[in-house]
Amino acid sequence: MQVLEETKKPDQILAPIKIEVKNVNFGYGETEILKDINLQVREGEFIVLMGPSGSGKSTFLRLLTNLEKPTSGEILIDHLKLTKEIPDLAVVFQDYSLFPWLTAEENIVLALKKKWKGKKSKKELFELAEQYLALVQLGHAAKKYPGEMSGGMRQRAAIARALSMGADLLVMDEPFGALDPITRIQLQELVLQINQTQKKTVIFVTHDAEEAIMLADRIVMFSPGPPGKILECIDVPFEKPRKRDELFESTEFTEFRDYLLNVMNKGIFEKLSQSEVVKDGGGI
Ligand SMILES: Nc1ncnc2c1ncn2[C@@H]1O[C@H](COP(=O)(O)OP(=O)(O)OP(=O)(O)O)[C@@H](O)[C@H]1O
Repeated sequence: MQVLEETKKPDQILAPIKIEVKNVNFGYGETEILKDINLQVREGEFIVLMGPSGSGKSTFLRLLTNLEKPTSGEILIDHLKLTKEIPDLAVVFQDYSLFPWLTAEENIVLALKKKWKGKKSKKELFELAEQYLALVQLGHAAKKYPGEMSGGMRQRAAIARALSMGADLLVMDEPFGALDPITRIQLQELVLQINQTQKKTVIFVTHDAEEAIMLADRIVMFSPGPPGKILECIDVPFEKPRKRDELFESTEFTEFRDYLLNVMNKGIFEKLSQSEVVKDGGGI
């Protein structure tokens, strides 16, 4: 296993900025949910968001995908302010993001129809859908409905659907949280392969430190909310491609995982001590 001397690989230093989040604040009504969020992501980077429950990771993804608007600050994608006219991203959630009444291929054809807006025939759309299903090794299940597929198969189909939209930004909210360990590892490999071979930028939420270290170029750690803030952006110091067994057995891995968990726990303890201060103050 090789530990990187430099914190960033040369191609990532040179890659253009894909996402720029500037001084973003967000709240629901009076409640602040995200505070002072600043982040730059380069093309092709694999970013993992971690942090305790309620720290605003999903909310941050909702802002990135334009489902919510910042209360203040701005988000630029490809240097353009995020508006409804920038649909060039694809989202995969834990709940598979598929329409249950459509087969795997019909789900993808639906996404393709939206993308190609009548410029491709039905036959061409089905051929394209077949290619995307083959890419995620699901060609054999094209005619299956989501209810007839395993969780791993449904998640593969959801990834194929996201890719078929042509997006170069893949946003994934705990996509493998409900899968068994072996399927989870297989899908981690698939997403790494997509990130590397197709140069997709990936923003991925997980609670699992091992998954984060296996996948990420950089881990963005959120503090407990509300409001959630970015505690630290941490470069993962292991060269890709990472060999899972070798990596997990190394001392460097254990030390890095402990460091990550310490950063998260420190945030939690600080939050707890603040609420103790409030409680004590309230008693005076
Ligand atoms: N629609 C909503 N209205 C009001 N508050 C909300 C809404 N959605 C989320 N919140 C609050 O925003 C905060 C952040 O929630 P969010 O789901 O973004 O956190 P998270 O870090 O993704 O959590 P988890 O890891 O459990 O998924 C929480 O306090 C949550 O209760």
